[in-house]
Amino acid sequence: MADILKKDAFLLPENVIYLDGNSLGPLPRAVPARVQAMMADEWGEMLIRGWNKADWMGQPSRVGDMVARIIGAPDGSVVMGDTLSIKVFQALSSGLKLRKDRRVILSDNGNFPSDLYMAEGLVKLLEQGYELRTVAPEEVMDAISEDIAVVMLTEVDYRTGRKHDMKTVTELAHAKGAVMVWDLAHSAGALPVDMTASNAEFAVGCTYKYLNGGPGAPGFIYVRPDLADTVEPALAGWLGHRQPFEFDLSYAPGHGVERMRVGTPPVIQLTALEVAMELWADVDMNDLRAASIALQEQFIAEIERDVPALTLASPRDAAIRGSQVSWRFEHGYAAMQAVIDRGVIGDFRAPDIMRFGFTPLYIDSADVSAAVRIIADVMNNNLWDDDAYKVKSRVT
Ligand SMILES: Cc1ncc(COP(=O)(O)O)c(C=O)c1O
Ligand SMILES: Nc1c(O)cccc1C(=O)C[C@H](N)C(=O)O
Repeated sequence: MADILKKDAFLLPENVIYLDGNSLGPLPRAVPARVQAMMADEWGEMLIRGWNKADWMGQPSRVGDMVARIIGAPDGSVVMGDTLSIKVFQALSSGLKLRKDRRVILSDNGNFPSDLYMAEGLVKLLEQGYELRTVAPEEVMDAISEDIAVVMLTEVDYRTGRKHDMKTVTELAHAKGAVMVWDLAHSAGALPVDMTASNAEFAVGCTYKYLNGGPGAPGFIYVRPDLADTVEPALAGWLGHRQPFEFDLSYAPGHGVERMRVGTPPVIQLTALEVAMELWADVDMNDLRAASIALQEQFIAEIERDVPALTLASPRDAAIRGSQVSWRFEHGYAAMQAVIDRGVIGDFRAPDIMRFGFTPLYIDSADVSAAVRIIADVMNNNLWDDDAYKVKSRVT
């Protein structure tokens, strides 16, 4: 198997095995100095001139091209900005406008709540019989009927890691006349994605997980190139205008995917992401996937051998699993806090999921075995059974 490990490229704390890069990626070693230099040389020296001289204005598209390469999309089809939740709203609203004769958004009840909240909010705003319909992930294919305007799914379920087949679902959605929106939050940088081959109209995602852009790193949106000059953005901000610096009083959409920009880009955060994205230049996503699966299979085998209290919540078949492995345990919150206190960082998702992410750029087989030893110690010796681990915060 190709060696794609580049641990030295990350600043990871001593004595920590980080299995939560599926929620917040670690700090790439090159980022602090480059962000510092950007602040001193660009913001500090150029002041307002940085928008032109340092091309801050072009950064959402420039970094968008770097993300496009990770998700199998052509240059010019992805733009950065805002939070993922906002990008979901944009893709959904533009998707609905492509199917004005239909009123139903279809999603699944494994989707991340914010995606569903965005759809709920949009449906309430539009009234006129609009509806959000959710079904179990296994029932999505049967539920794609001819009244669906937009199918909106997250490819990899944030809790279980269950993975939809992007190509098959999109083909069916199109056969039934629906528009397809994919949320790639748990896919971009985690597994190979081929937006072009999928033929989906829209995709959105975030960059603070597997792409290591840091907390608050901006989201992205992809629009299929043949639609990019016709889709109607519902959030019509000035930087999505065709000529923002003409300051026209009415909106005219910008060229291509640029129309999905809204307001001022987060330049410092985009700089951190731009540096972090350099790590992907030599990564073959198929090699990354093979390495991720090998780590996950090792983890499942060792946990099942050594930790009888945990029940696998992720699909056993690696082909339909993303890059995480989740376990059910009734006292999962307390157990996860005890595991974290001993240096293995995963996270907990209500009601009972202990979740571990696998990121082969900085996690290797020895880390997996060392993590299993700590998890086994906590679980088999009931080290979690302690008043110190009452639910306080649910972030991890
Ligand atoms: C699938 C999915 N969608 C949406 C979100 C929300 O993203 P944001 O907080 O950047 O809006 C997340 C993670 O937080 C997510 O995992
Ligand atoms: N975006 C997050 C945040 O701002 C704080 C804490 C966690 C997150 C997350 O990304 C959660 C993540 N989407 C999840 O899969 O649970």
